[in-house]
Amino acid sequence: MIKLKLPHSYFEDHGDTIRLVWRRTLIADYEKKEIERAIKRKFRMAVDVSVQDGFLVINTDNEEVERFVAFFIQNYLGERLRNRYTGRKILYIHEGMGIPLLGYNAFGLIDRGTNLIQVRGSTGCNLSCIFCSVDEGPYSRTRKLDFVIDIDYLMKWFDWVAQQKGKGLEAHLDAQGEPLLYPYIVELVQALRDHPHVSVISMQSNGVLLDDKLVEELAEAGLDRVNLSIHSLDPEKAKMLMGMKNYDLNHVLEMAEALVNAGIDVLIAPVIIFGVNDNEAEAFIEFARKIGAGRRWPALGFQNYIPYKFGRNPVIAKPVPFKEFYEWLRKLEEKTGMKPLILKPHHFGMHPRPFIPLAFKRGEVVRAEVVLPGRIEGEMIAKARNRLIQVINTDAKIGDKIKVKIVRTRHGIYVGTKI
Ligand SMILES: C[S@@+](CC[C@H](N)C(=O)[O-])C[C@H]1O[C@@H](n2cnc3c(N)ncnc32)[C@H](O)[C@@H]1O
Ligand code: SF4
Repeated sequence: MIKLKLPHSYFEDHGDTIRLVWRRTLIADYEKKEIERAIKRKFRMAVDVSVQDGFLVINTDNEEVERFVAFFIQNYLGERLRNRYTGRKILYIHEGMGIPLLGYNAFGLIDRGTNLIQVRGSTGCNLSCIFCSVDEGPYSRTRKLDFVIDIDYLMKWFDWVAQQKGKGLEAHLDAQGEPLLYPYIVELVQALRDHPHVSVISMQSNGVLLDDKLVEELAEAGLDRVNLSIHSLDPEKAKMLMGMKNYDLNHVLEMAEALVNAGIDVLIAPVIIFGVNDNEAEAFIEFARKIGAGRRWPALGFQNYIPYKFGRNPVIAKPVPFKEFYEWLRKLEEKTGMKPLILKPHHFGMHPRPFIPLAFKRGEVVRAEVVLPGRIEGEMIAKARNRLIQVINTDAKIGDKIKVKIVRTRHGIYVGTKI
């Protein structure tokens, strides 16, 4: 009997299909019959394959079969990769593809002219919050594809950016989705910790995928703070807001405490929808106090709900002007004594730093090559001058050389249209 396991992965039995789950997020499906057939063709022997305790079990003692099956599975991995949480196909971006990691807001790096650099290793989310600004998660109606960036390649670009931005950087792990889906999240924190220009490593997360082991690993790797998205302390309301029947609020609250106990600071970051959860503000503050959140940075980061063009904008959510929102926060500070609730960049040690120079001007027409499909219908991603450009409303194909008019350049994120 052969029992096969590949590094960082395990197998699951799905009837006629065997699923490889690799580093929590990546999955690939194989028909049992296709593995059996491949063995039969190669070794002229009939075998049965099955799954037991995460191992792929083959009823033979021939070790060459084991090596062959391991090779077979890995050989077909790339073209079958899907995201375990969204079910979407994954495009794995590595150095050999020559894809720049600046210019596009769904992955890579974003420099908004401060000492904070956003680091986005993957797309996709395990939840489907009803107000999500990027319409993410398994119930997304607009996102068609996920990306995962190879960690060495991501760090190569980070290093290039960091050399220009100087020392004392905050690396902020966030995503159009959930950063904990990134298959190399612990290794990424470690690599950033080892970078001489990085002072602080923070993450924006919904916390669901944390467990005691992962919290320990992240603490050991050097994560400093998690901005934790908790939108209600009522389990049923939280399920409704997170858009998932199985959202386990209690688990997330326990993990918030586990993070603090492991030495990772926590900032509780509820999105406030007036008429829905504004009445919980004091309970959030009490919870933050109870677990000891906010040791080095503010304990709470209330966020005002904003409707987004490509987000989910539920009818129950009525936007409130920021003036009113800040007035509400000011009164809350007064009433509870919890300060600061009105957050300023200096509370996080953030300060302006020169931008990495823009590669394009607004209105400029550039020749670009289409290199990747976009995440939503009608969007493609092109490259020029070692930057990515999100090309909207286009029917261009990969490999096309096109002329693009740059229509947006904000914070080094480039959006263009084909002309
Ligand atoms: C898009 S999420 C990505 C990170 C992670 N999935 C999370 O939820 O923490 C980033 C932050 O934006 C918040 N957010 C999402 N949609 C929003 C909206 N429409 N208005 C204001 N904040 C929003 C989330 O709650 C989260 O704190
Ligand atoms: S807000 Fe965050 S957790 Fe919620 S669906 Fe969007 S990306 Fe996921």
